[in-house]
This record gives sequence, structure tokens and C-alpha cells, in this order.
Amino acid sequence: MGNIMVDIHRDYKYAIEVENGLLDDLDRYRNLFFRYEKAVLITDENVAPHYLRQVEKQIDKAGCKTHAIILPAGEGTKSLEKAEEIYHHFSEYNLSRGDLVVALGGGVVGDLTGFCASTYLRGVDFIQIPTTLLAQVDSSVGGKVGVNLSKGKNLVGSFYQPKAVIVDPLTLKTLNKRVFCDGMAEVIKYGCIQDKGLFDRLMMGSVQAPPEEIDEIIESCCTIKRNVIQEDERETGLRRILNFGHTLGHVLETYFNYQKYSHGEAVAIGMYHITTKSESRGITKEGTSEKLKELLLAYDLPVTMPYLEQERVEEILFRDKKFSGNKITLILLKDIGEAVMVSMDKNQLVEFIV
Ligand SMILES: NC(=O)c1ccc[n+]([C@@H]2O[C@H](COP(=O)([O-])OP(=O)(O)OC[C@H]3O[C@@H](n4cnc5c(N)ncnc54)[C@H](O)[C@@H]3O)[C@@H](O)[C@H]2O)c1
Ligand SMILES: O=C(O)C(=O)C[C@@H](O)[C@H](O)[C@H](O)COP(=O)(O)O
Ligand SMILES: [Zn+2]
Repeated sequence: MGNIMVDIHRDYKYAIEVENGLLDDLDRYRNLFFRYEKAVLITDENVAPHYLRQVEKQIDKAGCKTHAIILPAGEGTKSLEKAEEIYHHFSEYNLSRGDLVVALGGGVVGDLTGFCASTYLRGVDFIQIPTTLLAQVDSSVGGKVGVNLSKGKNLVGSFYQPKAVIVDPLTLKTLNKRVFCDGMAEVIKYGCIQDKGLFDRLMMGSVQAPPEEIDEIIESCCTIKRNVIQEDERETGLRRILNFGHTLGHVLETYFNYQKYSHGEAVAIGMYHITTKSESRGITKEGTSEKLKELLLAYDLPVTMPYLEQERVEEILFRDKKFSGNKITLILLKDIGEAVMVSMDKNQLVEFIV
């Protein structure tokens, strides 16, 4: 059980605490809550019945008045329309720069809440209480916040770090299997890009939610992400490796209007597909894509590319925010645990992945 410090620069230093039962022990954050007169808690309809009251009670007890916003669950909620609704709530509630916003939920709630916190009054403090595996290993850390447009994934957003990340792996007990496996896609991503030991450990046996070891896995992933973002908060270099599998993954999510594939599933197909391509070109060690496929399938994640119309793929692909002019940096594997960045132009990208 650990406390991982993120130290980006003077203004951005926060702890990621990972501990079973932490949601029953928010008293240890009383010095943080005490700083704020009021807090707006944002969550969704699936998370609220399990955890909202528990969190509200403890924040209230610390002397910070709470107000809750319960959103519909699902990727469709990560939208400008919902952001606007949240801004209205903030203004009705007279939220000030001296108040706090709390994201209690998965990556959808976290990304949207962080985005609203980063933009309302040009910035209100926020904390992350992630309740899905994906949010605990990835989205709650590192400060990428934002919303989707129908034309593309996460096209509107900012970098805005939370004041704290509070991870209670016991919340994973109420997740359904599909959502748990989504999170495993990002865990597998970390193994692929930087941690062969983690990849091999996953290959040795199936991890269920929440097993004894899930807290260790969460900590390993958060430590990798912390190290990456401490070196490169704004994704001008190393941070790009966290996007392995995402170039195609985001195309798939957008192409099907965020309905067919969850984020983890789309990333799973993206990682496998790109690795078969790079392997066939001799960039990736032979056999890597087979190993990756075996691991993804073990977590019921998809690997098969659906039929896609090339014109529409290109239209979505070319809006990827990793483009700078005509050039994009694509993340590939040399081997399990070793990512490489390859710069290519639009034509080369299409040739490479389509
Ligand atoms: N900001 C980042 O760095 C980053 C990183 C990775 C992914 N993301 C984003 O995260 C989003 C996906 O997040 P997600 O997979 O957590 O999806 P999600 O937030 O939609 O949650 C998945 C489902 O699980 C439910 N749920 C959440 N916690 C629960 C719990 N403890 N018990 C029962 N049900 C629970 C939710 O209501 C939802 O139905 C995508 O939009 C993706 O782009 C962002
Ligand atoms: O934190 C990052 O950096 C990542 O790329 C993590 C990804 O898992 C995540 O899906 C992220 O939201 C993708 O960001 P985007 O900038 O490609 O939209
Ligand atoms: Zn992701």
C-alpha cells in the first residue's frame, strides 16, 4: 500500500495514495478538506449508490459543505453539453476559487470533472477519487482532462493536475467484468511500453477483481505514469509512449460514435494491430504480437479490426492531436517493455496502419 508523490513543479505536487479501505478513512484528508468551505462532488448514476454517501459524509464531517451532481453513466457524458450543465451547477452553487471539486468515478467522470474544474473561473482545485481499474491505473493521474467531440476523441481539453488522487482498490469489487477488463488493457499497455516484468507477471496468471495483488499492480502502473509525467508533463516527448495503441484506438471509438467499443477495448485492438504491422516490418521482435494477443484475449479484450471505410478513417485519423503539421509520432514496440517513437507523415501513417 503506498503513497506515490508526483512532483512536476512548484505548483503541482500531489500524492497518489493507494490503499484498501481508504474510502472509509477520508478523515486522514481532513487537513485538505478543511481548507475549503464547500465541495462539489461529481459522480455518475452507477457509482453514486455505492460510494457517494460514504464520501459526502466524511467530507462534511471535515467541515466542508458538499453538493452532489449525479451524471448519466457512459462515454456520451464526456461532452461539452454535460460540461455546460456542470458549469450551471457550479454557478448556482456559487462555487468560488476557494472551493473544491471532487471527481468520484471512472475515467469519464474524472476527465469531465477535471476539465470543468480547469476551466470554471479559470481554475478551481479538484481531487480524483477513481473507482474503475482504468481510472486507478491511468486516467486519474497526470492531469489530462477533457471531453470528446463527435469528430474526435478528447479533442477539447487541458492539462490540469489534481490536488490529490485517492485510490481505494476495494471499489473494484462492484465493477462488472467488462469494465474491469477495460482497465486491464491499460495495465497491459504499461507492461508493453515499460515493464516487461509486469507483462510476464500477467502472462503467468489471470488477475481477477479485486485480488490480493491488484493494489500492487495499481501502484506499479501509477509509478510508471508518475515517472513519465514528471519528465514530460505536456507530452512533448516521453509522455507520448502512454499513447501506445491509442492512435487507432481513438479512431475506432470515434468511428462508432463511442458506442461500439469502450476505451480499453479500442486500445486493445489498436495495440495489437499496430504491433502486427510493426512486426511485419521488422521493427518489433518476432513473436511479440502473438504474446500480446494471448494476454489481451485472456482478459476478454478484442483484437480483431472491424471493417472500416478508409476515407472516414483518414478523416478521423488526421485530427489526432499528436499531429504537428503533416507529421505524427507513432508509438511502436521494439520488444515487450520497450517502446519506440517513430515519426512519419500522413501518407506513411496510412500505409502503415490501414
Ligand atoms: N485522462 C487520462 O489520462 C485518461 C487515461 C485513460 C483513459 N481515459 C478516459 O477514461 C474514459 C474511460 O474510463 P472508464 O473505463 O473508467 O469508463 P467509465 O468512467 O465510463 O466507467 C465505466 C463504467 O463503470 C461504472 N463504474 C465506475 N466505477 C464503478 C464501481 N466502482 N462500481 C460499479 N460501477 C462503476 C461507470 O458508471 C460506467 O458505467 C475514456 O473516456 C478514456 O478516454 C483518460
Ligand atoms: O496520460 C496520457 O498521456 C495518455 O496518453 C494516457 C492514455 O491512456 C489516455 O487514454 C489519454 O486520455 C489519451 O490522451 P490523448 O491526448 O491521446 O487524447
Ligand atoms: Zn488510454
